[in-house]
Amino acid sequence: MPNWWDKPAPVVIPEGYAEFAEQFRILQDVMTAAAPDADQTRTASQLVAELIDVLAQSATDEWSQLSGRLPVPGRGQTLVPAFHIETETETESRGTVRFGRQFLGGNGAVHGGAIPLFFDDAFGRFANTHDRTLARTANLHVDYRNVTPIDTDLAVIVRFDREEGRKRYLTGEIWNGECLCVEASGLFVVLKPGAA
Ligand SMILES: CCCCCCCC/C=C\CCCCCCCC(=O)SCCNC(=O)CCNC(=O)[C@H](O)C(C)(C)COP(=O)(O)OP(=O)(O)OC[C@H]1O[C@@H](n2cnc3c(N)ncnc32)[C@H](O)[C@@H]1OP(=O)(O)O
Repeated sequence: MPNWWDKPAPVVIPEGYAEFAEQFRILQDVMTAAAPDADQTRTASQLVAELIDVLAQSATDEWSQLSGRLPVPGRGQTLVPAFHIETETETESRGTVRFGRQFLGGNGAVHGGAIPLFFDDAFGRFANTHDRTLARTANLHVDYRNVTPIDTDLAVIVRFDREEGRKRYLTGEIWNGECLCVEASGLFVVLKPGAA
């Protein structure tokens, strides 16, 4: 079976794909924020059915899909809020995230489940790049220090703290200006030889 860490399939990201992935995020935000009437619901439903038909024409397996690939901003993984990285060293990554309306928990606050999702992806990416061997999330801890607002550009810091044998420890924060919203930490364990 191929794997994408030591034998990445040679995918070509077509022109416009990153923009399409971004539009798809916007679609999910707009859908969440809408209160369509029956006519609008019917029209939207027909258009989505057409979209499904077009995309289904290029259905492929995990190893050839474009979603999830590192070269696409936000990895084209539209389930996960996109981490826009601005600076990165081997041990620290800084950038921004903006949780759109689709990630609303209630009363303007980001859903509590979206935040560990974001950190699992941001930590997972960092734990598995910079020539590091494959590691999976063993645990993830999240402290919700203050409400994380939707539709706001938030600062993110992710750190590769240390490595002890097969264990990799990562930490991270989300800031809204001077306000610390979230602190997170995760343990990633390097897979044993032969483990998938
Ligand atoms: C997915 C990989 C992606 C690859 C990407 C390639 C490049 C692309 C780049 C970027 C994109 C990536 C973005 C997405 C990434 C998302 C990542 C995920 O969400 S992964 C899915 C969720 N996680 C699981 O499904 C794990 C399920 N669990 C397991 O498979 C095992 O439990 C595993 C591998 C975590 C550990 O099992 P053992 O048998 O290998 O390890 P043992 O020998 O038991 O433990 C080793 C050490 O770790 C500690 N340990 C293990 N689990 C622990 C835990 N839960 N808490 C504390 N310590 C733990 C143990 O106490 C031991 O420590 P002592 O060496 O004795 O000091």
